[in-house]
Amino acid sequence: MDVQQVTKEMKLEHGSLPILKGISFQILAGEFVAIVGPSGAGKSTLLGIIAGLDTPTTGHVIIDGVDIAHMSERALADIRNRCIGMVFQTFNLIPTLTAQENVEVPLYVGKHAGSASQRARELLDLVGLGHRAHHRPSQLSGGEQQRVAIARALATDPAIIVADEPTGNLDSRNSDHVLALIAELRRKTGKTFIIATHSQDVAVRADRVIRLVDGQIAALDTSGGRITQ
Ligand SMILES: Nc1ncnc2c1ncn2[C@@H]1O[C@H](COP(=O)(O)OP(=O)(O)OP(=O)(O)O)[C@@H](O)[C@H]1O
Repeated sequence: MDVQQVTKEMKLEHGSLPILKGISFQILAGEFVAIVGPSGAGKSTLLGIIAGLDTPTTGHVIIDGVDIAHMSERALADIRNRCIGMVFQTFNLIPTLTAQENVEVPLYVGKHAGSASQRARELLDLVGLGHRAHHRPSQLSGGEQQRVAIARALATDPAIIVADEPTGNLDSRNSDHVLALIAELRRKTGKTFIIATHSQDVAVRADRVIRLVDGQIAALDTSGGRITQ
């Protein structure tokens, strides 16, 4: 993934507010990159753009040789479905569906549609929740819900997983479970993980830390080092 000179301005009633001020970096296939920085630095905004949920004001986001920055909504939806899995701080599971049905949702369109049920079951097994397949989100712990959300993100076999504060709503034990799962998935699948976080525990596991301050990159730490806020 190649992020080139990305800016984002939010239109306000009078004028506009610069949120991202010219962000450029590359992420290699299979890398685990943590995006850190103080609250309001622009991490979620950047992740939304990388994940194709939002578009930059200017600049480019190249995934697999294709610039997703200024695509039609339809083309973007297709890229999101095929190339990118998204995990959120608040899990964002559908409360009326079981764990298994939540994982099946992205599979209802596309090449996996015929085998959605079996694939969802395999993914729940992969995240250690096969025995919870028929539970609804309210019957699962926070850590279990996040594991279901990770299984859902993996459903269409995307090359890139983008996660916004995936451990932000979890206590330290559940957070440890989710981080161990991410490490295991990296090993088993070779997928790229891009994770925005305030957590030192997440950042120290990353291959690389990108630190955002006030909409700009403050430092690139190639050692997978500590957050120095
Ligand atoms: N829709 C919007 N309209 C106006 N300003 C916005 C909008 N969305 C975000 N902002 C502002 O953009 C800045 C960056 O927000 P963002 O959520 O990307 O930061 P963050 O680094 O993810 O913060 P946190 O760590 O608290 O989640 C903040 O100052 C925020 O108030």
